[in-house]
Amino acid sequence: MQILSGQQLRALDEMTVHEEGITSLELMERAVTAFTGSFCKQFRPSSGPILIVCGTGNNGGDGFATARQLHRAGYNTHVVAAEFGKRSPDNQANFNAAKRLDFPFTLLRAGNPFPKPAPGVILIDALLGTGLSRPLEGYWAELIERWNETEDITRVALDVPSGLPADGPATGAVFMADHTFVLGYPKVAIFAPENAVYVGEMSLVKFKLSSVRTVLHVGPEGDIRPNQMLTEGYVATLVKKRGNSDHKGTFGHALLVAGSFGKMGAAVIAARAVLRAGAGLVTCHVPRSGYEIMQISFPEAMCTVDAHWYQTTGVGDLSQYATIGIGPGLGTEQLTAAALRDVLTRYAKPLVIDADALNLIAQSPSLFALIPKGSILTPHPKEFERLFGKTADSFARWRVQGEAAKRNELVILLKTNHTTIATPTGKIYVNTTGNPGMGTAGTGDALTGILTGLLAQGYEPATAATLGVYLHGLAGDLAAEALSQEFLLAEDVVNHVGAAYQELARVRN
Ligand SMILES: NC(=O)C1=CN([C@@H]2O[C@H](COP(=O)(O)OP(=O)(O)OC[C@H]3O[C@@H](n4cnc5c(N)ncnc54)[C@H](O)[C@@H]3O)[C@@H](O)[C@H]2O)[C@H](O)CC1
Ligand SMILES: [K+]
Repeated sequence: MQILSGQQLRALDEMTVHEEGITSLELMERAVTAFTGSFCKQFRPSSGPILIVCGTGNNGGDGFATARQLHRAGYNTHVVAAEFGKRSPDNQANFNAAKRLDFPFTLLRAGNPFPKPAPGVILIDALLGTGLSRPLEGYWAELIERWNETEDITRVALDVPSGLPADGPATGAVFMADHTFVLGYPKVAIFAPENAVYVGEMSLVKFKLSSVRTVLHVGPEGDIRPNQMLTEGYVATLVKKRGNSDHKGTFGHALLVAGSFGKMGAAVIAARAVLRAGAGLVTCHVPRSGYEIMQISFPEAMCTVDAHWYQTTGVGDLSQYATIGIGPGLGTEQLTAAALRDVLTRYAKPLVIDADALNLIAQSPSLFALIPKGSILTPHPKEFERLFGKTADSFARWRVQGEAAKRNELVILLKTNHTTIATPTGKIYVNTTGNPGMGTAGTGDALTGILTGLLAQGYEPATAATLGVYLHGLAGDLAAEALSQEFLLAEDVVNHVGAAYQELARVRN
């Protein structure tokens, strides 16, 4: 699903009004009806009294309309109308309609005593939406901050948490929502890791709008930011069907170059993930000390053994492998750097580069130019910084990520709570699966294995990366559901890749 900028969202509203011949007030009612439909599934009238704080723009207009609809649906509703500017026409219309109804309605001006939500209140923030034009200041910033500190209430943001710009970094006070109901299309700021604390749990509220294609040209040329949100429906279409006559040769033979003395676990986890993702065969190149560990831990893998006892110093013939995964637990010794240089020089097909292989490239930047086109790089933020330098915030980092992917014709991941996947064609996908339970040793190695397993099966690199990242997060979600986030080990994630495939198959059929 497309991620739209604030400007594109405004254009889409106008296009919808124009194409359907409806008024903007009717569109607002449509958006709010979809929102309350979604809200009422999660919060019942018995969940607690509702306090809706409404601003003077269309986000506030949505708030007044929400109050009217929730009141009619039997919710105990109270409205606070913040008066900090001139009301938009649709705001005024819904303000008037709400005022006529029989529920508490308070006007709030700067300087008034701060309203204090009682314990148990569900506070709906409709103060500011995508029309934010400057940071929140003074009285209104303090109001938001007080509410952020209030305990025993549930904070719900309508469309975006107030104070959070749709397309850039936040600089002032921002409402800290437990739950954000995003209207229509996702906005990019929601996915910045530094904004997770404001957004809370996210629900996307869908309603009928014109085709997004009509507004994709809107906005500055060369705007580099995440532009696609991965959905289950889309990812499910990426999975290849298997034929009855397919065999292990069809599904590819992957080479995994991983592990060193004391870090053989990374190689074992990654090797398992290669086969669990569906590759036909995996060979692991390991140092001598890792040979028995590998064979005993994972008998399904074949091994080639390095001349060195503790680390990888040279990999033999590469011609038989459909792809290579290199990096987990590899170590950063100079002899290993030479082995990496040799692999990158001799191998021409896309491969997966992770962990210590990325650190080695950061240490010897001349290695970067040797990476075969179409390869998948999987840095986490620290590795990303070592490779591409420091950036001020997620927005700057996404730009660097997107530019590097395009310029070097690589698929570059940035592993965060919303992993982004930048492709050579300028698309930047945001992942929506995964959970904090996956912040445990070895889950990155599992991802490398999954991606290698998908490349081995002949998936195009961008497809392997989007499917692999989604599948890995989904497996983690299913594992956490079954076992709890606290309990989760990387091997649980790998063991749930099957259930994740089954869920994708269910969605597709
Ligand atoms: N298709 C949809 O998703 C629909 C979404 N809708 C809602 O409309 C808002 C956007 O409305 P807009 O009027 O453009 O902006 P806001 O309500 O966010 O407020 C703008 C208003 O506030 C002033 N302002 C801006 N920044 C500040 C500030 N820091 N301090 C004080 N005042 C500020 C600005 O000057 C304007 O007057 C979107 O989020 C959805 O909620 C529609 O309902 C239609 C369908
Ligand atoms: K809001």
